[in-house]
Amino acid sequence: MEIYRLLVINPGSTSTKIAVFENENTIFEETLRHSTEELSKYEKIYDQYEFRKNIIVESLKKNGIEIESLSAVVGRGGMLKPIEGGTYSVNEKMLEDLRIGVQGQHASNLGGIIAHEIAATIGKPSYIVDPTVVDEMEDIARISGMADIKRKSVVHALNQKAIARKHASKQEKKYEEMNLIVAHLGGGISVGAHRKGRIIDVSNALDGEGPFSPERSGGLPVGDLIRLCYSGKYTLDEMMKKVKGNGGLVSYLGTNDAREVDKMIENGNEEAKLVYEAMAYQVAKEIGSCAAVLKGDVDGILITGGIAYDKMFIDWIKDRVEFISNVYIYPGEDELTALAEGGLRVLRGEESPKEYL
Ligand SMILES: Nc1ncnc2c1ncn2[C@@H]1O[C@H](COP(=O)(O)OP(=O)(O)O)[C@@H](O)[C@H]1O
Ligand SMILES: CCCC(=O)OP(=O)(O)O
Repeated sequence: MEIYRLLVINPGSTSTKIAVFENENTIFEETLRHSTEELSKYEKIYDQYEFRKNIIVESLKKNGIEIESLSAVVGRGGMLKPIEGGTYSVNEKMLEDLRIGVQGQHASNLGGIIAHEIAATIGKPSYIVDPTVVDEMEDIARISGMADIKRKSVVHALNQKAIARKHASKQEKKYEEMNLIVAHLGGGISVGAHRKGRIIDVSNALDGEGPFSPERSGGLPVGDLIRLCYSGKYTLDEMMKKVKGNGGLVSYLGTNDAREVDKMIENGNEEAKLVYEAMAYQVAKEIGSCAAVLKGDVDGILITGGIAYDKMFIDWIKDRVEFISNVYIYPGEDELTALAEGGLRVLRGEESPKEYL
């Protein structure tokens, strides 16, 4: 059997996760965490390109992984135009749209760009898999309530689908046969209603919908937001940063690290407890919304992402949603494996890579 060696790269809002796979086996994995201060130096996501690429290359060197030994590089796909799920070859059009961030600014925009840059130095292919803009929303979910504005699907698609498939397989069922609610709790939070293998509605993780998150505001009272925008106190860029980057836990407590918040609570900080519990409360409310989308026919509620390691936080959510369906916890994420599997399917010829147009 041919052995393929893949480098997979997952830039998130609070971390850059990388791994090297030999076929399905991980031979190296590292999570490089980034503090709010470290990232606040950079005005735009693209400005982080050199920083994130260099730490990846250094980490590979330090761990004795030769770039020349790779068969392909796979990156997490970012804020491209809305597209169907799958593995895509990185092409010029994609690179252009990732640099601009045609649907928004997020660290995942760097996944395809860095994958391409590293792969090109050794003449090997680069891919992205199930980007954050996978769009399976139903038309009814696209209506916002203001004719000028359309709701969009911005979701941790890679991990939500990987976890939903893993769960279905544990239940000896197919993902396509189940109705699931998946809450991904990372630097950003998305809660998706999965009906028979499709994410038919989701709280936009990036653009001010749904629960607040470690670094995002989530949905806000609209009137007050508009008045703040026109108060003359803030520029457009500053307002955007208040919603994404400096929102959520960062706004109230000055950190994007939930473990730091846990320490504050342990040390008796009542404000930290109130804010952190409010984040769980908002996640629970969004799960309730998804239950309505699925008309109460819910086979399970799956909670995943970094904060799913935190039992206190999970217990707060469970307390409010267990009446809907059983709650299953999948801490961390399966994104690196999902990226490798997407790349392997193409390298083995089981699937043709899709072309981004
Ligand atoms: N063991 C843990 N307990 C509580 N929170 C955690 C734990 N591990 C990670 N987190 C939190 O999860 C968040 C990041 O989630 P993750 O899914 O890794 O992020 P990203 O969105 O950057 O990929 C951070 O706030 C981090 O502090
Ligand atoms: C769905 C947008 C991507 C996102 O929010 O990812 P992070 O939580 O890794 O920042």
